[in-house]
Amino acid sequence: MVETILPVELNGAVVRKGEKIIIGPLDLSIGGTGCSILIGPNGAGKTTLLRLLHGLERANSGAVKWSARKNEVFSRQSFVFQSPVVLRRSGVENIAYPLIVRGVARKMARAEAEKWIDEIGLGDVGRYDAHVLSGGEKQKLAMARALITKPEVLFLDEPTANLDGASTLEIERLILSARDKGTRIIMATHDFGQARRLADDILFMHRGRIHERASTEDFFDEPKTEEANKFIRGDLLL
Ligand SMILES: Nc1ncnc2c1ncn2[C@@H]1O[C@H](COP(=O)(O)OP(=O)(O)OP(=O)(O)O)[C@@H](O)[C@H]1O
Repeated sequence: MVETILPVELNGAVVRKGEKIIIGPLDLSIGGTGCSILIGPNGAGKTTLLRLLHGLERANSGAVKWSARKNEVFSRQSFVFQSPVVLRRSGVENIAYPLIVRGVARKMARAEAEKWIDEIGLGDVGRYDAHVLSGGEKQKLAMARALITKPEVLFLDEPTANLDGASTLEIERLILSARDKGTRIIMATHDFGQARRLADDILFMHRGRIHERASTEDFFDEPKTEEANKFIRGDLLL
């Protein structure tokens, strides 16, 4: 097993749907530690870039290169979607699932999942069918399921878009705690406040390209491109 699956690099990567270029060509390297946040207007290509890095999309041209073999890369990263995906089973079993898939004995996997039920504050509700949970509870469940394998990289696609302030803060606490334990976070959000709270660096996307990459402070205080300036000011970006 290699020590790290990072950095991940894009070399001239393009994703097309039919004739339309959705993202690219993109050159990008993500390594090290911390939290990188993708921001940009609707349709900029944030979700597609996250999916490409995670392996849910293929590059039509160019390349995505990780620093490890495919199987290792896949088993050492997790993805949390905007709308939580919940399996038709109890909360505990939902959280235990990735460990069971990786061959951990069911009893041990369940014991580990029970700890996560406490960590995310679900209590007894976590023993019920996960479909009865509220949106915020489902997203916390999805976070615990993503984190139970101690992933080296965690992709998050607008994980708090449908949540209220209290649930958002709880999800952000889980993200920061994972980051502090060494998980590399790569996340898309529309929420500037959240980007300021969580990001070490910002990747600003517009029309399928990365227009700017900068530290959070530099990006919000002194954006370099006219597009980023407009976006931060709240002007329409067409
Ligand atoms: N399978 C597909 N077929 C055709 N077009 C697609 C497909 N997937 C994505 N697109 C288009 O690619 C563009 C980028 O979509 P993507 O979801 O990556 O953007 P986004 O920045 O995440 O947007 P949002 O902020 O609205 O979630 C959009 O115009 C979308 O309609």
